[in-house]
Amino acid sequence: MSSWKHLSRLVNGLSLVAKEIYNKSPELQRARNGDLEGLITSSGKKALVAATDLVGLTSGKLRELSIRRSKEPSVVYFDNEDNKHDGSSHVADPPVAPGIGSAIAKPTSVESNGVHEQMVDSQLLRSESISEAKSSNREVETKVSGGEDDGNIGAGAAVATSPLEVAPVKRRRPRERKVPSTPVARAFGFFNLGAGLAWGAVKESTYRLVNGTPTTQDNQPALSSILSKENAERLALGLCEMRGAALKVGQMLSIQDESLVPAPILNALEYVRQGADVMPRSQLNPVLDAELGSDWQSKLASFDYEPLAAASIGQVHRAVTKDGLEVAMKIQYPGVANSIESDIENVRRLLNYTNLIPKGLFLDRAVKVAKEELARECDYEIEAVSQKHFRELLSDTPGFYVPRVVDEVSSKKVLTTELISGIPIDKVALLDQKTRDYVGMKMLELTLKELFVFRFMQTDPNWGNFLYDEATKTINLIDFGAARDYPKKFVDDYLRMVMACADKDSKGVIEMSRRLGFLTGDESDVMLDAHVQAGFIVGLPFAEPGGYAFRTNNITSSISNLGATMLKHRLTPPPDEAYSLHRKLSGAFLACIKLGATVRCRDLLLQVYDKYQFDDEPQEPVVVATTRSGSS
Ligand SMILES: Nc1ncnc2c1ncn2[C@@H]1O[C@H](COP(=O)(O)OP(=O)(O)OP(=O)(O)O)[C@@H](O)[C@H]1O
Repeated sequence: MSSWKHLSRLVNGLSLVAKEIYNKSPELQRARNGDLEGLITSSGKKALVAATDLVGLTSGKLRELSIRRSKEPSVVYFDNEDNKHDGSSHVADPPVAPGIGSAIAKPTSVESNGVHEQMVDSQLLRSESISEAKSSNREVETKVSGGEDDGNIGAGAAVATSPLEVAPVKRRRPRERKVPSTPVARAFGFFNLGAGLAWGAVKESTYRLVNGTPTTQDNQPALSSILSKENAERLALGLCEMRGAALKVGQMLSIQDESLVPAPILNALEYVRQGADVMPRSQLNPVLDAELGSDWQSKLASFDYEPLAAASIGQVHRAVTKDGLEVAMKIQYPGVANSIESDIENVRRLLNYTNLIPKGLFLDRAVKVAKEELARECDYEIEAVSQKHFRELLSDTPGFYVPRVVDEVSSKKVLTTELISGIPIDKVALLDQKTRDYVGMKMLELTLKELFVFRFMQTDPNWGNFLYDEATKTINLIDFGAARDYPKKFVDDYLRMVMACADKDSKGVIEMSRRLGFLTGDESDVMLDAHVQAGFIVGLPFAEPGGYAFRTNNITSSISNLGATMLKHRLTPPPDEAYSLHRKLSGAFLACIKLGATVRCRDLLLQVYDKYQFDDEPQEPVVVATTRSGSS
């Protein structure tokens, strides 16, 4: 692709973004109405800052990304009725919830804003288990190998601690960056990113003109110059800075298969799974004031300003309530809830521009579903209700724990829950086989129960949402933002379809797929065959009694091969329920593959099936194999 073409795309892109800025900006609207003075004073500064950012990008380098490591201790202790101290330099032990913190540092006393605070270095305060949860969240191993440390992405050659984990990894260190929170700032953010990508493409094209098109390791010509490695990293880091819906879409892309998203892009997108940039105190405090009232400190004994995790929509901080309970406070980034619509449209534009969207993805439908899901995820009051519901549903199921919600310190944009500990699923992969089998079995048991017993499912399969506590053999569950229920009729037919897949009953698979809306009935034989084969592959773990070894059977690559055919020949997008459901189901399978677990899947399915009450019979009875003898 020629440099000219990229330049013209750049111009087109800029005009689109300019239009977006114009439409979204109240200041520019005011200017249109004649209030030019207001425009200059309110937007001038922002424009200047963004313009200088642009200069940084157009110099052809990724911006110098600072890692501001504050020397300031991060835990603040609040003086209140229940936590009195004399204000002198005398130090007192900070309050600790039972069973969590053990390595406690002595706090030192400082005066700030009239509030007497005690501060302590959070590094010392942090307990082992929590720091494990934190680091695993931040330092998710990535497939990106080699590469130099550019001061932003720390190169960490992972030392294999298990025969299962040998890939060298590159870790991304968290950066402190203000969240672009106004429509103008977000539009400029995308503008910067688009301009950076365009410039990266121009550079790459020029390089190829001079040096020829490079080839990949397997001797294939490299991807188009817009999809260069540098650009892919630029895209990933840009999304980490934008946060919100933009990052969420990046995260969704990052768990796609190589048949959908090219491998170099997937590698770079791994960065987006390691967490977002961190918002500074200057942005955090106003959110807390606005959401919990300016006296929010009075509800807490201490608050740790160093985040446990920086997720896509909010950042999570450790705190201790007045009655000594250690909690995790998820605090939403400002502006992200109001920018879902425009963020997704802007990311869509960027992806179109980079040709990253495969044909046949029925993106409009996926985008519509993503917008609805994200709007719900931004409402932490809904998440609190879902979390409480899950806590109740799972109260009788051994091996799972859902932390309490602390209502007094929660709101629409702040969610406070009991702090839990444990290691995420990918780290469980380093434990012994018996443990991995057990955790794999529990993950599948949970998934089947959620869909076929509760009809209420937490649909975000992120490994960090399942924290395994080895001491109690319990999986602690977090993040219920994407929880949703499924209609009984849908679940009835879905269970019949799963049984048909497990029993290799092609007639049943096709019939149920039509009833569920996966097929229209007008599909070609090629499509029907690919669809049925894909169903059989997914049904494989449930096909035979006895243990199914996930690692030795390569489900994902078999599915990928069929995926391309299905994308080409399918006539209808999947039903809305399928987006979240299949994300969750594939997440459960991927977790078992990652764990290398052997699980008696058919037994688990039959336990559910045997007790299931169908509301109605399908019009044409589904032929299912008579051998249900999986429970041997
Ligand atoms: N109760 C808790 N106890 C311990 N750690 C927690 C707790 N809640 C959240 N965390 C930490 O914060 C991270 C992000 O929290 P959560 O997944 O709820 O946020 P999110 O915005 O929904 O994230 P995502 O971007 O994955 O959707 C978790 O992966 C975990 O490391």
